[in-house]
Amino acid sequence: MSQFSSTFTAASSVSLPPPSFYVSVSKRSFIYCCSSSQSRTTVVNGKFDGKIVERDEIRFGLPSKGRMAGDTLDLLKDCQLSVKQVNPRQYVAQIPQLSNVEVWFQRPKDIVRKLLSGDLDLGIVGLDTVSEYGRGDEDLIIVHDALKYGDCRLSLAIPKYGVFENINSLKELAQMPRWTIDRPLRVATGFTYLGPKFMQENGLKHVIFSTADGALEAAPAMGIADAILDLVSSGTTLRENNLKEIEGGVVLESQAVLVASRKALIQRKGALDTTHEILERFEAHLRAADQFMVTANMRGSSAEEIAERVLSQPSLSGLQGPTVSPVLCKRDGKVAADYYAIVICVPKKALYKSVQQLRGIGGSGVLISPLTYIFDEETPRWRELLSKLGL
Ligand SMILES: Nc1ncnc2c1ncn2[C@@H]1O[C@H](COP(=O)(O)OP(=O)(O)OP(=O)(O)O)[C@@H](O)[C@H]1O
Ligand SMILES: O=P(O)(O)OC[C@H]1O[C@H](OP(=O)(O)OP(=O)(O)O)[C@H](O)[C@@H]1O
Ligand SMILES: [Mg+2]
Repeated sequence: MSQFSSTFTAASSVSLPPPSFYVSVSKRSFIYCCSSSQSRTTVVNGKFDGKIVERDEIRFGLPSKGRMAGDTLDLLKDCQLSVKQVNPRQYVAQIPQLSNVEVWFQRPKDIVRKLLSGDLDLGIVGLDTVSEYGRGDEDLIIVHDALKYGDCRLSLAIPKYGVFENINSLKELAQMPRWTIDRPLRVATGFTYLGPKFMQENGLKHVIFSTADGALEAAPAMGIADAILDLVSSGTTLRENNLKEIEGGVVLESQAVLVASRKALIQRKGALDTTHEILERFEAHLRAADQFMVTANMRGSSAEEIAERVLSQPSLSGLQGPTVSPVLCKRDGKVAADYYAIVICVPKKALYKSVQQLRGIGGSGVLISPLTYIFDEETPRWRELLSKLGL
């Protein structure tokens, strides 16, 4: 575990990632070089300057390994975008349904770095990774902020024992008189940008950060740190290492997001159309994933009367209201409608309540089917994206 006392103290004006990262470092700026198969781009302060490098394909970065990799491929598959990878060690792949897209498998942090350097155009990573490695860069645009997997939070944790036994909030931690300039609070984290920023924003003055690549939860018991700032999801790792989260200590709630380079969306031919298609597919699938389609028959005198009854029930309003259609049969030689069929979408979590309400207003023969996609006229996220791009 290495310490970066000079660059990572919360009180200092700059906080930079490990120096090995740079070709040259000065207090306020850094330059490093980043190569790609088709270009060599000079990157200043994490950004590439000027126009994008010409190429025909849209490059889409997906996590090459780790917990995001499998779920990302599953999401794409559920959206009928199957990624054709010849073998798991090959880092380039195709999506047959998107002929102008080239998939590149990369580590999540490298996806963000390569979006900034112009070597990727689109990517899927956790919001934590975008926030840490993107550092608020305006070129990064979150196109979809809730892909519904990779849920976790970046949270500060301290030991349950010893001097921390009665400390349960960030405020109490900050007010402990033991933290001084000579003996600051020692925090172990992989989040060397967000960590100092959070401490500074919360007025913790005497803090020093150290970093390591994993198993940070061991640091307090090893005597290396007083606290850790790391991702938490089930809380098991914290619990097993005798650590606890504290009130006010959550830096960020994270899940998988679709992120794009603003420059690519504006300048690269086809990038915006492709992003629109991917966004629509994601939205349609994710909207459908938490809904069921419910059909039922109901006796009544007219479609309007049936609709009145259905709409009087809070769980039965559907997406835009119920579809009501007559069930026509022949009676005394004439075609008549004694029954009406209704079709509505209901949230999965309200399923049983909806069935009870349907029965309560005379519904019978209730059928429930899963939904695959719900395509709306236009998704709000698409309108938001256009407005972020000034289009
Ligand atoms: N415990 C967790 N539960 C749910 N999601 C998590 C959890 N830990 C991490 N994630 C999400 O998955 C992403 C990738 O985490 P993963 O553990 O696969 O890689 P990593 O440890 O960050 O990367 P590397 O192995 O390259 O250092 C994280 O950025 C975060 O968004
Ligand atoms: O709250 P929990 O469900 O216990 O998950 C939290 C743990 O998951 C992540 O580690 P990971 O398993 O990715 O190992 P790593 O330290 O090698 O990254 C994170 O860094 C925590 O250690
Ligand atoms: Mg991990």
